[in-house]
Amino acid sequence: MLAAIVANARPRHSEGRVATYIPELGKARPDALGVASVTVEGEVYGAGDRDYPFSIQSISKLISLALALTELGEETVFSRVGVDPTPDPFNSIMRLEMDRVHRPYNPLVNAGAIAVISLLPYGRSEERTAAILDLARRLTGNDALSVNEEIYRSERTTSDRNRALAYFMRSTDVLSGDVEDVLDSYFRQCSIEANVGDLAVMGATLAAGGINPASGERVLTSRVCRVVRALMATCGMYDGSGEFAIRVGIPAKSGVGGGILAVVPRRMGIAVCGPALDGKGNSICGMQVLEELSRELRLRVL
Ligand SMILES: NC(=O)CC[C@H](N)C(=O)O
Repeated sequence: MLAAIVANARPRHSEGRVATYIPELGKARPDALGVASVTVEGEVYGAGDRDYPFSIQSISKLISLALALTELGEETVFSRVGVDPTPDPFNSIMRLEMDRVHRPYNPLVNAGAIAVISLLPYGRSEERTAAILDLARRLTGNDALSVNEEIYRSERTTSDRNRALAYFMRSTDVLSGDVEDVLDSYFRQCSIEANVGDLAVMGATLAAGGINPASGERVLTSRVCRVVRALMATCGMYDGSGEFAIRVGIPAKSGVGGGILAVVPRRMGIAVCGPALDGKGNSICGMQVLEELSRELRLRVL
């Protein structure tokens, strides 16, 4: 069934475009499409380009958010970033200035994610990145997970937008400290490379309330998982979150590398990757696969 869903969705890649504003992402194969799911009992399924490596991009925002919630608690994190959806694109600058206290709307837009990273209680970027990578490895059960250096360098040299957001936030005291150092951690986490199998384990861990079904380790508290899943459901697909909730009905987080991580609470994690994106930065084929899978397996929870 999974293979048929992938075959059915793959031709739709022609409706979208691979991201090129980070030049290295332009090298992705537009017609690549893979899906994997891991149940909370640890059963693994998959089809299509399961081994296709891609940078997790904004899916990494879930990892640094979970780390911040674990280390600092909800009160501290959400005094700095909001928890509400926004109708603006993920890298929008406008509302940051318009908001009375210049607080990012939520931790899953770029401004919010950068603000969350600046809160992490570690020294420099190297230490912060090591903590993020360590959590990423425990969530996916893949000890070899690492940063793709070409993508990292490509983003670092072309990220005027994110720099503008970060410097603006420092001017309004939303972000403190060394802006370039905070951005360095952000670029590195976005450049973590994975395949759909890795991310499906992470999804299963979030679905299981924090216990990784592959390793058996308790990685997060169930409360942190609940907060992360709620934000995925309301803000995870950016300004496409409402439409995705209607079409698919599962908490999910997308990235401009083409990945989408979906979490069916108490049942499974599902990861898809298809680098052709719609205008909102969400994978066209990935959304199609999740829609069909949700319908076939009655996965809808929203
Ligand atoms: N939506 C995304 O995946 C955006 C992440 C990307 N690294 C950026 O900052 O623009």
